[in-house]
Amino acid sequence: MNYASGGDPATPAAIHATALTVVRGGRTVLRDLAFDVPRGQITGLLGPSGCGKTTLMRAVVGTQAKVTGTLQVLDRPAGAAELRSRIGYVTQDPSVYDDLTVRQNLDYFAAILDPGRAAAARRRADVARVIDDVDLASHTDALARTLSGGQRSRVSLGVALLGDPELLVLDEPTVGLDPVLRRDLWNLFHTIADRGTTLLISSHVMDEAERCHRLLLMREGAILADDTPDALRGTSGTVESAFLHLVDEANARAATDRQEAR
Ligand SMILES: Nc1ncnc2c1ncn2[C@@H]1O[C@H](COP(=O)(O)OP(=O)(O)OP(=O)(O)O)[C@@H](O)[C@H]1O
Repeated sequence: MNYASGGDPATPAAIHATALTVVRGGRTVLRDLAFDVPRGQITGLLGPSGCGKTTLMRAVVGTQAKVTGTLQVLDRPAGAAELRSRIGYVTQDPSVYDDLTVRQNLDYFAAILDPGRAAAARRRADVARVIDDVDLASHTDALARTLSGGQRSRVSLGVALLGDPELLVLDEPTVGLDPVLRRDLWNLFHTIADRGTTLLISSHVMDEAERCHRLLLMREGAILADDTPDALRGTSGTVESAFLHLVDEANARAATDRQEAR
């Protein structure tokens, strides 16, 4: 699958990081990262479990402590109060209330985002738009606990889409879904990106890399590559083989460094 890529060099990046370092539990889990996430595109954050994807996303949305270096998000420092309504974030354990219906869940979160009686009509329109976006019109009155895994994922995505954020940060949104649901969700991500929204999506499934405009490949708290899927595939054939090649190179470099340090 090929998607147009590159980003407009005249448009400032949605996310800009330099010397980004994060310490968790006394350990440096992100080390000296530098990267840009272009606007209006899907950037995939890929790497094995524990490499730091969630930590990086938490830093971007402003919920991570002990972040140093530069991290600009939508031209503001990450964590700035005014970014709250401009970013939609779906964690790995999405917060959907089982004892509420799809519409009640969305109404509840819409009221937190845009409170007050005066905003009631705007909230109603927003919830209706989101239900349509995530294709849940036939399930608006179903209790969340009765939904399938894919439908629940779409409710969480719907919550993140309330208020029409400029940046969507999705932590492994397709985990546990069957191939058809994964494809449908990726089609939805592309529809959202086509409207100009920036998406940062993590995954440890390499075949999802092919569905992104750009990729950040991570390993052990570092970025091994920041490029388009096409450029990464290069002569290696697949993004996965390119990734494995980069990992082997990084391991060889680390072994040489260790030997020289002795
Ligand atoms: N609350 C915490 N306190 C201390 N260290 C943590 C904490 N949460 C995560 N870590 C460590 O930070 C590192 C990065 O974890 P992170 O969850 O960001 O990785 P990940 O790539 O998102 O993994 P996964 O794909 O399994 O979700 C790991 O070594 C992990 O053990």
